[in-house]
Amino acid sequence: MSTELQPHIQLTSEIKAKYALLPGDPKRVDKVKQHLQHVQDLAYNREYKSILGYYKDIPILVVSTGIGGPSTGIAIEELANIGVSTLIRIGSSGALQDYINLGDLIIATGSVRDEGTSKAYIESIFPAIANHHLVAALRQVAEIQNIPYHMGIIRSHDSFYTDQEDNIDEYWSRRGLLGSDMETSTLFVLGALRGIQTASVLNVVVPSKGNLQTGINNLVEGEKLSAQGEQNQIKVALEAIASIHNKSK
Ligand SMILES: O=P(O)(O)O[C@H]1O[C@H](CO)[C@@H](O)[C@H]1O
Ligand SMILES: O=c1cc[nH]c(=O)[nH]1
Repeated sequence: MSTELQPHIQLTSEIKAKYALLPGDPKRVDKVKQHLQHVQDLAYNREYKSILGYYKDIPILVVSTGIGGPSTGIAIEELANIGVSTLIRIGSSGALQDYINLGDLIIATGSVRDEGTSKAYIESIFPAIANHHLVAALRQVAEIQNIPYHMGIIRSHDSFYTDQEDNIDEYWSRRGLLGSDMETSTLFVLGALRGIQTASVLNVVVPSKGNLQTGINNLVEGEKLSAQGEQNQIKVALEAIASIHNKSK
């Protein structure tokens, strides 16, 4: 473990937290505050905003990764350097299946590595899979709290606006993928290579093309569902950490 100040996240091992939640959006860091006690603002450098707080007396770091693999990869490496050993992404996602609604959670069991960062580390035959203990804990919390969720494979990608996005979504939807984001596969692969436990719980903020919700609900209703999903993903991730932590004692 390094005691040095990490150049991008601007944190040191003084923090002494084993667990971290990783939203992409720095604004989501603040949404976690109300779920924690004794919250301290730590740093805000580039896309990396961080706080430390306590959930059921367990120290929890929350650090935003920014958008995409490269900035996420840097966050993972620097968090590993300061001794963080469990990382749960709390991200947002587009749905790839019509039965998945706005605000539903997707617990990713694996992710298609359609991004460049993890390939800079290791060839694409290496799988991007979540830690099964964390997946089981996330699932159990969602079940107990009656939170709508789906579990399965997603796709992590590097582009948003190419001329092929609709075709690509259609291709992966037909193969049963649940949703898409831009960071999960980098997290899973780098976590495996660095000996860190990782998981990703995503809030659906964009419905799939054929989902009637787009027509039925107005924008305000959609935003309400996504905001509820964001609260739900935070609750599920924190409770899963508490469950893992108690089992490890
Ligand atoms: O809301 P976050 O966690 O950033 O996640 C999703 O939103 C961003 C794209 O709008 C990408 O980072 C994607 O993965
Ligand atoms: O469709 C979406 C929505 C959020 N994030 C993504 O990566 N894709």
